Amino acid sequence: MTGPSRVAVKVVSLATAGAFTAYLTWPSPSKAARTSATEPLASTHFTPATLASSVPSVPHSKLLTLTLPPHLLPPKDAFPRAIWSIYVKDSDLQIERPYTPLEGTDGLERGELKLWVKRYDDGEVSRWLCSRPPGEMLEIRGPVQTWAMPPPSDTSAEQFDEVFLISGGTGITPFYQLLHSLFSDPTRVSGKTHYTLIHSSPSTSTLPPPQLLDTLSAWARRYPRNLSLSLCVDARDLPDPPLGIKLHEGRVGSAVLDRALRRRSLRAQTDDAQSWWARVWPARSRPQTPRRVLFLVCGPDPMIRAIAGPKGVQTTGGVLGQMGFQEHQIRRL
Ligand SMILES: Cc1cc2nc3c(=O)[nH]c(=O)nc-3n(C[C@H](O)[C@H](O)[C@H](O)COP(=O)(O)OP(=O)(O)OC[C@H]3O[C@@H](n4cnc5c(N)ncnc54)[C@H](O)[C@@H]3O)c2cc1C
Repeated sequence: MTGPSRVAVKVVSLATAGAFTAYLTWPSPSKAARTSATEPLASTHFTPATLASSVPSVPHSKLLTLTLPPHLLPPKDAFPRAIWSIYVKDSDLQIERPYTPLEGTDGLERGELKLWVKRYDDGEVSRWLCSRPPGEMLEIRGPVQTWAMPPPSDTSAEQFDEVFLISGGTGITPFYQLLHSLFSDPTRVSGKTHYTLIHSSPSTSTLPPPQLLDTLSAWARRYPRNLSLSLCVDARDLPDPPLGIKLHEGRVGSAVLDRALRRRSLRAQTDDAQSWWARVWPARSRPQTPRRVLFLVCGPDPMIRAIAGPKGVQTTGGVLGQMGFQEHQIRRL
């Protein structure tokens, strides 16, 4: 490389690094929110919470428990019937990231927020958060709503017959929270909607911790009419965990989704992407099923793209697009 082009590369690299640092550290109004140790938890200000425990979980992740004293708990109905997260502030860099309390409002009512946090080696807040010792005070604010579930009594078109939750990695946390709100209390289990959780992890050793999978598996056994589970791993590096959940090898793609849809009778046996039938009558022109189906997809961007098309685009792509599902049936979290 010649002298001037080397200088140009250096200038561009420095400018990029500067812009990225500014993005991480620039005080936005939310990061600059005040801290109050007397007002209940809300999204408008930070509340001090105690890191009660920090337990190493599956590789590169921790299970954290934050606790709040009773006088900082929000009123019972203050939190939405929705998937929600809280922002945790990295007090060194003064930046915040959202994390999803696994037991949602139920946990909060006990003053407890349990988090499963993946540590990215080059990640600012996740690395900081996973390094905090138990007993330390952390600042949190929330709730921040990710997706709102229509109430069970809602008989409008918004109520769904089949909800497919498709997650990758820590993308399972919002779905665990949703399922916890539905299945942890038998009085809340409604006969109307069936949920299918399809989760994928890179390997058997990086599957979500047993604390999550065992609970999900117990709910699926107890409520087979309302909940099914399917786990996928790209590669098996450990013996399959004894969960009672079938483990498939391979990515979540057309084969896995097709199998899940057939199980719920949403695709006929002949309706196979590879069949001569699919070739002469493309999915988009086939009549839509009258059952109300919703797909929530949460995980790394490449996974979301492969399943439903990219975030922020109004046309359904990916496997679901090829199968003929439409934008109003899909939410990318
Ligand atoms: C609504 C919501 C809820 C969330 N809940 C949880 C949760 O319960 N548990 C949890 O562990 N995380 C959760 N996250 C992700 C979390 O907010 C952070 O994005 C993550 O911890 C990385 O932040 P960081 O500051 O460590 O990394 P950054 O410094 O922001 O990024 C560093 C590196 O990590 C990569 N990276 C960042 N985020 C991701 C990601 N999600 N997938 C793949 N690569 C990524 C970046 O590409 C980059 O290379 C949630 C995100 C959202 C939007």
